[in-house]
Amino acid sequence: MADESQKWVLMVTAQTPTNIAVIKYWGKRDEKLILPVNDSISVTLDPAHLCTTTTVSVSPTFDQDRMWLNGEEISISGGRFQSCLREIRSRATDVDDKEKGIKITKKDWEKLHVHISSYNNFPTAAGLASSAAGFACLVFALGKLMNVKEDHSQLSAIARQGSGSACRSLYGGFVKWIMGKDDKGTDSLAVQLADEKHWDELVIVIAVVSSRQKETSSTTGMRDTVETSLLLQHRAKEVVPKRILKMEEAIKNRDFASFAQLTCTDSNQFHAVCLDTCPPIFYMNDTSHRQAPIISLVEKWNRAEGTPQVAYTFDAGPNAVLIARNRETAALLIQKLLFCFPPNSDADLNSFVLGDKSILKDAGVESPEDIETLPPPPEIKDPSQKFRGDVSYFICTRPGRGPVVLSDESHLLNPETGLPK
Ligand SMILES: Nc1ncnc2c1ncn2[C@@H]1O[C@H](COP(=O)(O)OP(=O)(O)OP(=O)(O)O)[C@@H](O)[C@H]1O
Ligand SMILES: C[C@@](O)(CCOP(=O)(O)OP(=O)(O)O)CC(=O)O
Repeated sequence: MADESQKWVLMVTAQTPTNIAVIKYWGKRDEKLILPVNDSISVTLDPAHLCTTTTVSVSPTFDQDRMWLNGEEISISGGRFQSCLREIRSRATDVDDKEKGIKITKKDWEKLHVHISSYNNFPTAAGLASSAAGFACLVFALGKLMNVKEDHSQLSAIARQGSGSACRSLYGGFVKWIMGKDDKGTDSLAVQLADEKHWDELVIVIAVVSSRQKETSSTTGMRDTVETSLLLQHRAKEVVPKRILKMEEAIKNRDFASFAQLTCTDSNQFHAVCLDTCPPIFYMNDTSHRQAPIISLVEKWNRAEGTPQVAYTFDAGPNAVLIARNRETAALLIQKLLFCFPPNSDADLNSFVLGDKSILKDAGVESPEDIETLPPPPEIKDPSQKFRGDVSYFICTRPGRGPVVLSDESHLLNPETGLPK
């Protein structure tokens, strides 16, 4: 190893997407290893709009492992961070950076400490899968720093131990988390079903109804469900295995009708098992104002068209994720959503619709005044009833790529000191 007196700092910065499950993971058969009770399938969201950026660094001058999240130092003594660090360290190999004159052997990694800085470009712990992007990015970046030779699937089995849904963020496009059979979890990992280009017509609109941290975390919620819900057992054994096969077919054939039907039904069943939990968990707890009108609008619209135009899915929080079959439909969807959920009068459009704003242009909405002149959607009963201000903002996005390494300019840590910039 380089002489301890040397002051070098070596670092890697990576960017990793979040994902939204269309067949949900809910329930663990092993809490520590994070082994699920069923397979799940997700769509990776474009990191241009929602992503985690993480810099990991190593130096002989660091005396302990430290991490900063969104600029604040956080403790990484918890089991999940420690599992990821331990698993990655045990797979570290020799590093020989000729340019910087740094040599690290496999053995050195056991003694060296790391500094980590991570930034989510969206609210943390608000039901937008920050833990998924976060742990995937941590494991991916550490794997690069430590010259780990494992492929993305093997890395996904490590990220899984940080947060289950994180394993699916190791790939872009459409991803399956195979639950596996092994008690040690070696075969519980993610595989890519198709990349993001396979079905690039899809447009995803997220209605963020609250950025407040949620009341029941996914981890505690699913623990209670496993302990108390009989419906979950039926779901895991009888329902999901068949749905997974159908969803794989739907994705392979770009069959939107089947994709949408499976996505909506599975989201609804996930919330049904939450309700079947003792005490019941209400993630869609604001039914009169936000989730119910969105579900009813989509259901009525799909029925009127005779074939699904849009799919909806809700995770462990009240945010709605809507998947439109193509850009044309997405423009109509945005018109309908803006009519029902206009911004407060002082909001500017730029901060009300985030992500791919070109959809707004397609929808003919270029100013807040345009929202006021939108025609009432035929699906709603009472056009005078609007839910102004109930949606904090919308994010327009699409299926996106998997993790990438970023250039040196993106480092979140000072290259000389290894401390946050
Ligand atoms: N960038 C990050 N790097 C590492 N860990 C992160 C990062 N962002 C979030 N986390 C971890 O994830 C936790 C938040 O996870 P939680 O499951 O509560 O919310 P969420 O993932 O945003 O929502 P959900 O899982 O319901 O979609 C944080 O407390 C932190 O431990
Ligand atoms: C509803 C979900 O989003 C649940 C995600 O749960 P987490 O992956 O956040 O839970 P832990 O494994 O305990 O960290 C559905 C899904 O993403 O499949």
